[in-house]
Amino acid sequence: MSSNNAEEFDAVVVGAGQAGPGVAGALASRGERVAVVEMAQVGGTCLNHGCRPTKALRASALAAHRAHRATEYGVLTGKITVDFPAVMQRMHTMIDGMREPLLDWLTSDEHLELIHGQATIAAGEDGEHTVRVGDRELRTRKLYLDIGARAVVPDLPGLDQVDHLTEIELLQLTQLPERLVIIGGSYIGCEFGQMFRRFGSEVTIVAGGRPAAREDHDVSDLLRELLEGEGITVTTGRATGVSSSDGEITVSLSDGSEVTGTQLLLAVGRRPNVDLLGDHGLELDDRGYLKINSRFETSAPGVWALGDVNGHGAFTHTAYQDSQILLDPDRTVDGRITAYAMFTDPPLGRVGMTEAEARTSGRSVLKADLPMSKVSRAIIDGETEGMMRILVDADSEEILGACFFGMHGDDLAQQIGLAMQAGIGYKAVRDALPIHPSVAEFIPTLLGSLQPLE
Ligand SMILES: Cc1cc2nc3c(=O)[nH]c(=O)nc-3n(C[C@H](O)[C@H](O)[C@H](O)COP(=O)(O)OP(=O)(O)OC[C@H]3O[C@@H](n4cnc5c(N)ncnc54)[C@H](O)[C@@H]3O)c2cc1C
Ligand SMILES: NC(=O)c1ccc[n+]([C@@H]2O[C@H](COP(=O)([O-])OP(=O)(O)OC[C@H]3O[C@@H](n4cnc5c(N)ncnc54)[C@H](O)[C@@H]3O)[C@@H](O)[C@H]2O)c1
Repeated sequence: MSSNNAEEFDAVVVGAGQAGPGVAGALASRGERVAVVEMAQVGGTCLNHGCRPTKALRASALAAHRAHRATEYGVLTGKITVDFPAVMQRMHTMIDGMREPLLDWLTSDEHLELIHGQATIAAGEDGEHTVRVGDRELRTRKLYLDIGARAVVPDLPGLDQVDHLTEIELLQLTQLPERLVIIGGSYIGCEFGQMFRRFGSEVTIVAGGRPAAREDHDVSDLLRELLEGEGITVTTGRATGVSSSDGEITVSLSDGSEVTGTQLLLAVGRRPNVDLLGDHGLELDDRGYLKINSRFETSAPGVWALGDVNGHGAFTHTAYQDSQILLDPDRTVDGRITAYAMFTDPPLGRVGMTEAEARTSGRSVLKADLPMSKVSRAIIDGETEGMMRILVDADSEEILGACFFGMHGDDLAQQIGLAMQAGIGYKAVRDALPIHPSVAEFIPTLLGSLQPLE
């Protein structure tokens, strides 16, 4: 229950991640008085310990990798070393430079108040909601929750006795780990694993199955080959226990084997930050995310959930787009086509169905595959690892899905995502004029060689 000391706001936004600031800014520009509550740093996961710092490190890892391959291109270098503190400093400087303008903006608008602290909420059934931050109590009829997710710390025997890192601590390291063990073989595990290997760590990925297990088996196999080709050990066993002695960390695996290292990174998934809201009274879906309708409304009138916490996306682009959809009364989140990429090098860009999903879709499916070794631009650039795949519906000519595991794979998946979202049939994409010699030039080739699924 709220007290008489409660402060009234037209709107309260909890979480200054990818969706919250945009909503707060739009409401403030209409003259509404808005409080933004953030318990950590503005910019959320993406800016502070997610996409952007990891992609800054990826750029350094790529530079190191290219330097090692320079002689293939007729370029001679001296001895190549990675200055890990300088790599980390580059990343921190870049991230600080991106955070500052956001912080300046959130603290300089006369209609916005940025409040630092963890919010707990009581969603009122009468449409009036109470937000508590420290000893302050905020009252509002419009409450926007952009509270994100955090790393799962698994219930592994012995883990509580062993020093371990999530991405947050890993990104604060000042010394390169000698031998890094990563539990989890999905986005975070594979991206960090490849980067740290390229910086010079020995890396073991305990993938708990095949790496990138949501993707088709052959794509997953190619990814594994790529990682192993760079000297990373990839095990498919599940971690069943952890111990440490004299700085040596041992992870026991389901197949009875063990792997050891000097540092341990946990990358076994994310959990929504719903529990941090206290006794909020909002309905959850069966995975524990805040339940929403297609306009992001939760079970309480006047409370909206945006970004990772609503379970309708787990990416920066989905979170940011949530805010854009919310602010446009004519749009809903229904029917959104989500393209995404795993930023290994080369990246694994994806949109829509996998081949496995297409096979069980009940549709008449046409498929085409092309190895990157047949793509002229990839040959020219010496980046022939990977493959392309596209799946279409033979009857409706709809594009069902695509996988671009190869150079520029993220942007290629985006192109197909665009066509899918716009409802453009595959023949129109096939017949569009491509640039030569781009990688995209081979999309028409791919679409010209479709065959029924065997
Ligand atoms: C290592 C890593 C790499 C990633 N790379 C990519 C990538 O390349 N591309 C991509 O699209 N996505 C990537 N992601 C995912 C992306 O970061 C998230 O999907 C995105 O940040 C979600 O945005 P959000 O606004 O929903 O939540 P967040 O960015 O997590 O923001 C939520 C904010 O709410 C605050 N908060 C939570 N609870 C409370 C509370 N009770 N009171 C006050 N404040 C609170 C948090 O402190 C946080 O600042 C990556 C994630 C990780 C961990
Ligand atoms: N490029 C990107 O867009 C990007 C990059 C990084 C993270 N993210 C976001 O972060 C989220 C989380 O990614 P993630 O990689 O942590 O998790 P994930 O949920 O994608 O995958 C979890 C992984 O942990 C493994 N695992 C679970 N328990 C295990 C055990 N006991 N032993 C061994 N392995 C085990 C699973 O097999 C799986 O490989 C993703 O949903 C994604 O949206 C996105």
